[in-house]
Amino acid sequence: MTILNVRDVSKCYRLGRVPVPAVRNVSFSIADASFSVLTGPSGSGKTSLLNLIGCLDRPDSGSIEIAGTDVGKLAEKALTTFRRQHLGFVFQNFNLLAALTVAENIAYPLQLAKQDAAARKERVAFLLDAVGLNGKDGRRPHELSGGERQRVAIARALAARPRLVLADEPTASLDRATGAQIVALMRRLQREHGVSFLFASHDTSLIAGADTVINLRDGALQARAAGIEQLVEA
Ligand SMILES: Nc1ncnc2c1ncn2[C@@H]1O[C@H](COP(=O)(O)OP(=O)(O)OP(=O)(O)O)[C@@H](O)[C@H]1O
Repeated sequence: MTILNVRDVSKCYRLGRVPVPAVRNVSFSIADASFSVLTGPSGSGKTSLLNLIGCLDRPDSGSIEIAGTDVGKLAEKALTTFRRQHLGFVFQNFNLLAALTVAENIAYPLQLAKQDAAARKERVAFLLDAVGLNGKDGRRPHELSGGERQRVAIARALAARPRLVLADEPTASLDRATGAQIVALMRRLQREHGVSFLFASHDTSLIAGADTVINLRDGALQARAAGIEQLVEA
């Protein structure tokens, strides 16, 4: 089964009157419960494509289907609800809320989903254990190391039990050893929870461990540019 189907998606930004094509006729799909990497040189369109898949931006043309729903057909309010229910996000710079504790950061998506306090507490305890942060629930982000902050972000991304987690350069702010630990953690969580991860990354340890590698050049799938519409298996 596929969790994500991207069909002929294009996105062109405008700088004044100058068009900047960022994503060009990209088509690919990824399997349910898989670990996939979007890679390519700087400026090749990785973040633009992740933003489209994450429903943070809309394509100029083409369609994106997530868990069987064509997200282009959803109006703004329905799209926000869909994003909260089905997608999790992990960012390069963690994007934690500085004023909240670790536990409150992890619980945040559950609060948005209006889960009651007891359910939130139980889920947070489970996730703290899953990401190896037992006993650190009362700390604030500035009292944690970079690797620990990314663990909090991963727990938060998984809190509402999404089907697909999107991660933009999740190891780029970490040293090599910490980055490798974070990759191993995400791999384990992907296997244990049957969730799919899609990363934008240059990190060779991430690329080497991926089920699927999607290669972009100048906004287009590299394999497709060569006339072969296929996924490049790692
Ligand atoms: N908001 C924007 N307005 C205009 N052009 C943009 C905008 N965002 C991105 N671009 C351009 O779109 C192209 C793709 O950028 P994108 O950030 O998606 O690439 P990337 O592969 O994620 O790069 P990096 O690895 O450096 O993060 C680039 O030419 C970039 O300059």
